Amino acid sequence: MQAQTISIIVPAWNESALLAGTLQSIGEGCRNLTCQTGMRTQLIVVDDGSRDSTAELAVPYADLILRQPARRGKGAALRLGWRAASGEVVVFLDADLGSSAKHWPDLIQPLLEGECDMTVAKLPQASRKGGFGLVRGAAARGVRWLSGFRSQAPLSGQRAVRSEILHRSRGRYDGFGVEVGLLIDAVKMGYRVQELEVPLYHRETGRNWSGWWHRGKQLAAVSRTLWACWRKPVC
Ligand SMILES: O=c1ccn([C@@H]2O[C@H](COP(=O)(O)OP(=O)(O)O[C@H]3O[C@H](CO)[C@@H](O)[C@H](O)[C@H]3O)[C@@H](O)[C@H]2O)c(=O)[nH]1
Ligand SMILES: O=C(O)[C@H](O)COP(=O)(O)O
Repeated sequence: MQAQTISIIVPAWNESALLAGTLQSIGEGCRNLTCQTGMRTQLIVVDDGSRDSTAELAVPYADLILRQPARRGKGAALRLGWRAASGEVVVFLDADLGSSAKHWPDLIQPLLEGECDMTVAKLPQASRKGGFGLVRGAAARGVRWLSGFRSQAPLSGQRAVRSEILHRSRGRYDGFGVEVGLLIDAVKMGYRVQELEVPLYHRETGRNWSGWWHRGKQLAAVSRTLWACWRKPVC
């Protein structure tokens, strides 16, 4: 596909520890891409009601900073971001990727070469033990049941998407259900989705109380999204 501008959206909630490093590395990827292809990039940071210095830290790096007055969750943050985006391709990247974020252009190559309409990054094996695969497994089964697509990384938030998919899917999914909903909608609307290995690393959720609480919220959001996709399919 032909694309002149790539919009990158980074949702961030209390990410002062890792945000600057992530944005700096995204910028490195942007410069490489512009040098090689002449394409423009637009970096949008959505501060999801942070109580720390997240928004201030984004100032030197972002083309646009959007602020939610209070925390509304990842789905709402992405929605706010893509509605302001001008690119034909939108890339979603989490705020905690650190220096690995420079590899984000890997995600757009298959789109530019016309091989697919949406890519999802499969991250390398985690360095420490995380969960037991319950949320990921439930999400993968739900995606397969509702769309027929066999996903290995249904929760991965690192993606590149043709912007028309976002407009047609209408950003109707909230919280941590956004990835699963977008994947199901894209496949059901006939778009081609490719999962590919990209050397991106993120903060891993541990086996402790806050980790289990986090996974509980993920599971609840994924379940709500699967229910919504079943009750009101996109097409
Ligand atoms: O209320 C929130 C919570 C998180 N975030 C941001 O969303 C991103 C992902 O959040 P994180 O807590 O790092 O999620 P993970 O535990 O890493 O969750 C995995 O699974 C999620 C779906 O369940 C995906 O959104 C993530 O991309 C994927 O890495 C980060 O940039 C956060 O700052 C918000 O903007 N608002
Ligand atoms: O750590 C993770 O990958 C997510 O929090 C999901 O956890 P789980 O799929 O291992 O339950």
